[in-house]
Amino acid sequence: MTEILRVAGLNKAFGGVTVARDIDFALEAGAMHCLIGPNGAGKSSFFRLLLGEHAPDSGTITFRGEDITRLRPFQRIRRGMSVKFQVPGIFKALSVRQNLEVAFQNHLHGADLAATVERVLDFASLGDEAGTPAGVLSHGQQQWLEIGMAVGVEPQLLLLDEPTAGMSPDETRRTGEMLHALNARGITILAVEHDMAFVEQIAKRVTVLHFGAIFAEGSIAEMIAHEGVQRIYLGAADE
Ligand SMILES: Nc1ncnc2c1ncn2[C@@H]1O[C@H](COP(=O)(O)OP(=O)(O)OP(=O)(O)O)[C@@H](O)[C@H]1O
Repeated sequence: MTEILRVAGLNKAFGGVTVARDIDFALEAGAMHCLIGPNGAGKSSFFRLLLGEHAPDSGTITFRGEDITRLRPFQRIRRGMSVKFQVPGIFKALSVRQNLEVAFQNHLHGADLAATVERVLDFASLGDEAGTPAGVLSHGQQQWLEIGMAVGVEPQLLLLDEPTAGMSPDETRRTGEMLHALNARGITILAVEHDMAFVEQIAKRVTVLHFGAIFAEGSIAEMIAHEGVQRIYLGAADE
């Protein structure tokens, strides 16, 4: 397998708060991988470092064989990285179709743009809502619209920050199916997730972050059985 992403010795602090501590991390092309960890562990900050929204204090990020550590976010996106953050990035007053057009218009034009919008509407099960203002969609549909906005230009690597937050069990399951469909098209997926049933549905391997550092990494079964992971994260709900 080819490596799509490698992070080596990544450090970042904001004043006294260390959000990334000596992170070494690698991802195989074609993987579906989850990042888990307690609130404030640094999961979102790690995504912002990968995307280039934060500059690391030290360390390197290699994406598809190229050192991208000093590249700006738009340069990383051009090279095939895409991200859906937790904070909604949709325009609520615009229709679903207009949101997709706005998301893709820097990359696609004319017939290509129209065809991609139709393909994403279909993929995200939003065909019937194309003319609906995005703000009146259900919470789950808004999340799917955002995933659609993130994958329209066929990224190599999709970063998802808590894609199922606030979803019903049925919406969560359908989101898992959507991600499997994207993965089958060759898109590597790295997702931050709290819902362990969803993690089991989509990922073979899991990395646990704690206080900005990698605490453990392995299969889901290994992480569930891991005493330390139980203590810092999985058991927390029972305390
Ligand atoms: N720009 C910033 N300036 C100062 N502190 C920050 C900044 N960004 C994040 N932090 C702090 O860094 C720590 C890690 O935050 P981060 O959002 O990355 O954690 P997280 O694992 O994604 O948490 P959650 O699961 O709650 O979303 C937190 O203590 C947060 O308050």
